[in-house]
Amino acid sequence: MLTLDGLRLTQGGFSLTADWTLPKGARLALIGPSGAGKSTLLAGIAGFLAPLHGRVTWDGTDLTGVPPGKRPVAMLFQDGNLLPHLTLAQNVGLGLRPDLRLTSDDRETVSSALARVGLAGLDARRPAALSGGQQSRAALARVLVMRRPILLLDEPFAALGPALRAEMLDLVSAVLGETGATLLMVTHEPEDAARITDLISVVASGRAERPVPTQEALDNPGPELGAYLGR
Ligand SMILES: Nc1ncnc2c1ncn2[C@@H]1O[C@H](COP(=O)(O)OP(=O)(O)OP(=O)(O)O)[C@@H](O)[C@H]1O
Repeated sequence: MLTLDGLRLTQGGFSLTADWTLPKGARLALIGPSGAGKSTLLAGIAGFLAPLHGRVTWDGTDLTGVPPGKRPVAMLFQDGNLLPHLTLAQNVGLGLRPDLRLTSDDRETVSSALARVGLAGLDARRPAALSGGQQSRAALARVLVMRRPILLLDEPFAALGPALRAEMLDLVSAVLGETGATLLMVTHEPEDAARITDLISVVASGRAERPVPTQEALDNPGPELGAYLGR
């Protein structure tokens, strides 16, 4: 269970509050206007931003003071998920050992993760020799080998076309089905939320609202979500 306990995050003059709990294995979409604080919330959970008030807990353990690399969290960003000078195997291997001193078991794990995301045999390629969709798959493979119970996605597939994005979301969904990880995904697309999440938190007016069931929220949006959706 992920708990945002009286959380207040600030960046410059901006402030965001959140005070709710997400059950283990839940799949949450964070949706709301640009600049509303969706990335700020992920940064607070990932440990890149210390709260002004409140705390983040996972299964009752207070994560305050726990550095990002030691949190039960893996995160994918919109860009910059892969290092251009490293091969795919090395990029994925970073998820296991940041110093890349991989054992033969580690290399085996990396190869199976690449195969799991449909990139079997491309271990030695560099990111520049891959399509955008393949790069997204490789980034997902790194998250897979990290085996963290919380997955944070900050619009990682926004640069892909609709068909490819749907394919990646389905792959994420399948992976979550296998690992049981809890998902928080920033998206601007209601159809992406409907595709793989069961809950939505609307982020607007300085607040990440308590999660509500995705379909219900999209069918009967409150004023903030309605305004965002243009209804
Ligand atoms: N490093 C920073 N210093 C000061 N203010 C910041 C910083 N980073 C973000 N902000 C401000 O915090 C607010 C929330 O930004 P954030 O990136 O979390 O929004 P968002 O909902 O993710 O937006 P988008 O959908 O456009 O990605 C914005 O007003 C932004 O200008």
